[in-house]
This record gives sequence, C-alpha cells and structure tokens, in this order.
Amino acid sequence: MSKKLKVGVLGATGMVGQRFVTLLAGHPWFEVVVVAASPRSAGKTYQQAVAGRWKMADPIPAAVKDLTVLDVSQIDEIASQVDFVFSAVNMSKAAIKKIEEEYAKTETPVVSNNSAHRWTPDVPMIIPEINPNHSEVIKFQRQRLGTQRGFIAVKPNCSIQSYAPALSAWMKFEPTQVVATTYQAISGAGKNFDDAPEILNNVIPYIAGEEEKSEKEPLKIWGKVDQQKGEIIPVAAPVITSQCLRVPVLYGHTAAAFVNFKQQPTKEELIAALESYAGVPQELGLPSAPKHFIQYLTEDDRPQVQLDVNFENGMGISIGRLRPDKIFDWKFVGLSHNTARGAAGGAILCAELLKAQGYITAKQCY
Ligand SMILES: N[C@@H](CC=O)C(=O)O
Repeated sequence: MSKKLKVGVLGATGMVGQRFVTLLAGHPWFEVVVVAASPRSAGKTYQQAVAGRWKMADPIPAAVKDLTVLDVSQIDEIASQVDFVFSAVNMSKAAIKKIEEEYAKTETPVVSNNSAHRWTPDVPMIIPEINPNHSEVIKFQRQRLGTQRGFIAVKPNCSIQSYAPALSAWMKFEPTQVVATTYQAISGAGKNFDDAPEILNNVIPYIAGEEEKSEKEPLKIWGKVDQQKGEIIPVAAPVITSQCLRVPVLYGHTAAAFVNFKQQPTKEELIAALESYAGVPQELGLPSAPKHFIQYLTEDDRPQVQLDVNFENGMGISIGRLRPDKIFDWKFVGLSHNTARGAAGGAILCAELLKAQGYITAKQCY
C-alpha cells in the first residue's frame, strides 16, 4: 500500500471546511496534515478554533483536532507540508482568485469548492461522472501559470447537481430548453437553524448569484476542450432558465425541472438512461464514488429530503416524478446532497479522479 498524499484544507473552520475534514477522516488515499483558516483562528488548535461552531453530526476527527490552525496566507509554509490542497476559503472573489493561483504557483495543486475560478477558461470545472476529460486543459493552464505540477481545478455550484446529472444522462436526446427551479437548503449558505432563524416557516426567493450559476455552469460542464485555444468552450444549448429559493431544510437541494428535447424519447428510455448512467469514477471504483450515480424513484412522493438525501452517502442523485407536461415535453424532480456531492464530497471525488489520471501526485515523486 503506497503512502497517503498529504492534504491541506484551506478554510477548514467553515461549514464546507468542516465537511472536508469529516469526509477525509480515514480516507484511503488522502491524509489531512494542515488545516488553515483566517488569522482569527490561526495559532489555535483546530478543536479550539471550531469550538461552539462545529456543525457536523460526527465528532471532530481525532487526527485533526489537535493540529494547529495555520493562516491561509502562510502559503510557502503550507505548500512545503502538503502534496495538494482543498480550498474552501471565505474571502472576496478577487482574493480567492489570487490566493488559489499563488498556491498553484508553489507547485501545489488546488481543488476548489469556490466559484472564483469557475469561468477561468483553462480551469476545468469537473463533475467526475460527466466531464472527466476536461482535465486535459490543465496542461494549458500550467503553461499560463509557468508551473509543472501546480494547477487549479474546481467543482461546480451545488445548485446544479439536482438536475444537471439527469440532463447529462439525456444528452443523446438533445435537450433544447430547460426550466429549473431550485429549493435550496440553508447549509448551502453555511448556516444551520440556530444561525438562520429567519428561515423557519419561511421561503426566501433570492440567493445572490445563484440563478446565473444555475443557468451557466452546466454549459461549461458539457463543453469541449479546444486544443488550439487551450480552453474549454461551453455549449450553447440547452438554454437554461432558473429561479433559486432558500427553504427551511438543513441538507439537500431539490430541483423542479421542465425540459424540451429535439428527439422525442419515451419515459422508459429516459428512465433507462438515468439508471444506467455511470462514468470513470464507477469504472475505476474511486473511493468516494457512488456505486449507483442516479437512482430513479417511482413513488409519487419521492424524492424527499428526509428519505433520500443520503442516497449513496450523499454522493448519489435521486430523480422522480418524471411525467409529460402540457407546455414542455417532460418534467421531473431531482434531489442532491448540497454539502456532500454538492461541495466537499464532489471536490474530494474530483481530487480522486485527478490522482487516478496522474495530475495529483506525491511531491517527492515529481
Ligand atoms: N451557493 C449555494 C451553495 C453551493 O455551493 C447555496 O447558497 O446553497
């Protein structure tokens, strides 16, 4: 058994950072050796830094609780201790862009949960089952950054994960138009019910920047690597329009979606395409890969957050209520776990893919 890769978690004290630390406990390939956060937490043990704000159901992993939190701006010091980092830093978009590039330039690969680099044309935005080949763009990014090993890869926003996987399974039927309304959990805003009492008995019809991400990000995921330009060119279709609502749910983003297709698939064909949809993570048996990526639930009242959000440890997608529509061709409901598949879990699976593809290696092997 080869040695585990040494990992740093940047932004380790926030909700997504806590999820990274929890999911990485006992990971077969990766070992958290550095936790980093803002100067406010730096110098404390991880346990002290998250005291009173630990939001995970599991206790703080024993291997991490006594680590001293470093300041994320101690870039060289952190880079010297790790093979790569996960980024969940909470800063302005410009500051995130800058610091993630600075880490990459120390020859430290960055796998980011943040949106800052999602539209940098030579940064791959990866859902490993859907577009594993987008890592091909890393060679162009390395040329731009002047690195041999360092690069940035990102995962997309959590909001798209409840409907984009279904649409990906249906690409052969050529979806042309999509309406997606998302019902998003408060943990997506880094909060629980104590932090967000205003959500009780309420629905808030605005999440800053979310509709734009929901409409645009799938187009890059379905895009092509242009080997001449050295970037990913997003597709133009399907056109997606979206509304994003915050609802009183802790974990689980639901989407109610309508689709038009160029081809006219039957319901059986659509369900078969969902149920059989698998990719490189399943073929390679990556440690965080769900065995079954998309389940189709036949009961009229599924998927439900309470019953289905933890399907495949929160890494699988649940689809149901597929039926013909009066205005569109078909409509359906999707559900995904926003902090597992939609955030830290999705980033960890992305890092596993990049390791399997040879983009992330132990620094001493480089
Ligand atoms: N922006 C999302 C979080 C997903 O990554 C949300 O607010 O729910």
